[in-house]
Amino acid sequence: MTPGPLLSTPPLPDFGPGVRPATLEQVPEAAGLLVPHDGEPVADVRGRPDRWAQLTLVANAVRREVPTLAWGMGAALVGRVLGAGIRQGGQGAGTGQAEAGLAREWAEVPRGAQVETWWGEVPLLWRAGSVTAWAGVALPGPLRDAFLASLAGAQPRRPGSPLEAVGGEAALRAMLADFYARARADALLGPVFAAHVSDWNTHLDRVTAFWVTMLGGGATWRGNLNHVHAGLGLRGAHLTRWLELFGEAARVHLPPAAAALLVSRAGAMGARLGQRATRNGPHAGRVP
Ligand code: HEM
Repeated sequence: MTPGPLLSTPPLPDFGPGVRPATLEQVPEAAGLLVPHDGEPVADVRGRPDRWAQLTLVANAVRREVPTLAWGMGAALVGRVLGAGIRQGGQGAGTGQAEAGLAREWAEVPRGAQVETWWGEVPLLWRAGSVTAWAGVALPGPLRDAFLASLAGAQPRRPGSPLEAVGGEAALRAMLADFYARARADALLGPVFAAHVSDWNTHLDRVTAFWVTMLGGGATWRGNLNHVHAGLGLRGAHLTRWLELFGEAARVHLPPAAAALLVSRAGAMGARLGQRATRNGPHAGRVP
């Protein structure tokens, strides 16, 4: 998969031909986001829908951990997104602010940020998660170069986790809801579920968390699949039917490659559940 574009809010800096105007739709695919100094207000954005749109866009990028480089008023904007107080220039550090080329407004240290350089009371260079912020209006060349180099180095983060490949948690949940609707209506599987699941919302939460975890989206599910299925009286036929219906739902809801990925993962897990069944001697064919 090719790395996504390097996006920028206006004015687009002269970083080469690869930089594109940022839109909210492109944020999930972006390799990085630039938020340059634009001289526009940050603390008071009343009557400025354009500014609100930028705050939304930046918040989206930060939430998705898109590497972000911001400077000048852009740094203040990102600071605001991270919940920091915004201070007006001229306070405290006096003439030194002009000397450092500070923007008219600057952000206090956002929670969890590390300040690398102070200018008097002003956090001049700080980092928070995927954000690098420089409170001066002119971005130092080495900072720009380091950021661009880190993007090149970070490209292995694409194609991303298998979870991204299947379209994220929302896509997964919709597909699973359909799968369990099919399973409940099925003559062989339906009675097993009816006997053991009463709260379907909770079940859907748990199986969604399970698949999010299996697909590399974080350890949100903890449990033991064998223990969960022990005592349900499952036979090989249950497993076969389960996998059939799972494949049907996956193919309806997901692009072919994503469906194939999910079905192969389920098949591998089903085989492990099945192995336990065959080890069971007289109960062969039953999942314990
Ligand atoms: C690859 C095959 C399978 C996978 C990956 C799978 C996955 C899961 C997961 C993740 C849960 C929820 C675990 C939790 O609550 O934390 C679950 C529960 C359950 N599964 Fe499966 N399952 C498989 C096969 C089957 C089959 C063949 C049946 C037969 C009908 C079945 C019936 C159930 C039932 C009834 C529960 C609810 C148990 C309870 O809450 O008491 N599963 N399964």
